Amino acid sequence: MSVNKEVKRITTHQLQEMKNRGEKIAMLTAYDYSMAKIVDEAGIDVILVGDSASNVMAGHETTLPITLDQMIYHASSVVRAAERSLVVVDLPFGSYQGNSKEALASAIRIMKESGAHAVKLEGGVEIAESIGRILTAGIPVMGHLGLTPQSIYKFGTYTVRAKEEAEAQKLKSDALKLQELGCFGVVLEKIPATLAKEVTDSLQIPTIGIGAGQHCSGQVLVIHDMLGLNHGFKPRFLRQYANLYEVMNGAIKGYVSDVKSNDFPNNKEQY
Ligand SMILES: Nc1nc(=O)c2c([nH]1)NC[C@@H]1CN(c3ccc(C(=O)N[C@@H](CCC(=O)O)C(=O)O)cc3)CN21
Ligand SMILES: CC(C)C(=O)C(=O)O
Ligand SMILES: [Mg+2]
Repeated sequence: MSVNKEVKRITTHQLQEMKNRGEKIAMLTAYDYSMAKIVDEAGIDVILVGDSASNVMAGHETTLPITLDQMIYHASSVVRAAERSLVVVDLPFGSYQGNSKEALASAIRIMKESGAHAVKLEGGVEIAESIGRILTAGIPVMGHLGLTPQSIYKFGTYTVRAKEEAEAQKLKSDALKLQELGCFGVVLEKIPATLAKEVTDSLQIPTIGIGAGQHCSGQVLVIHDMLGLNHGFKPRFLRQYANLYEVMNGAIKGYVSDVKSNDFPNNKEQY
């Protein structure tokens, strides 16, 4: 393992200080060593090893199929690359909903086998006992409210959440519960910006938004989406910072063409 003594890793306490002084927190996903190295060196605060790996790495339609072993494989690769960023790992579907002992066992496996720094779980009061038990073991926990993709079949759509008053009230009380339990932050996914502002103002801990507007304490996106690698995925909340699909498609077409035409390799590219 390479440890750069010059670089100090971001801590959960620093994320709290960032919210306190009004500095926004920048978070992105990564699932492998090479990508995580680029993300870390570009100065991201938090790397999320999201269960969205199920979609973008494995090609599944939902996040449900990815396993704890697979999440640990992705997380361990990311941890080897991350020198400055805090690495947070999603507990996958089925690894924590059963009971709080199973939740703790899953969180411990992630910490022990990947070397990550924190875990993230989807849900509010329903999983309070599990979150409490994981926190008691000294493992930092990030919450996740609003659109919770592991419950997609309960809702049936990926539409914006908590537009109705009852659901908004539930989300607000869930957010307070997560803070009370000791979570160091909470992801707010696809909820109205006004509600996200209310939650962010009422909480001391930072909120990280995805499709939750400009008032959150920070933002998160899936790296493949923001780099334009996830061809055709363009929800309203996504800003695309590059079109790597076009860049890579062009490069590969050039290679195919050069091989076919016998241009590659040339005299200088052989022994
Ligand atoms: N590649 C990727 N990016 C993500 O942001 C992401 C994942 N995967 N997997 C896990 C969850 C699922 N999320 C999603 C999934 C779908 C939409 C989506 O399709 N939104 C469309 C249509 C929604 C609808 O109205 O039905 C949109 O226009 O926002 C948004 C977020 C966010 N997460
Ligand atoms: C979209 C983010 C918040 C996530 O949970 C994931 O990438 O799995
Ligand atoms: Mg996730």
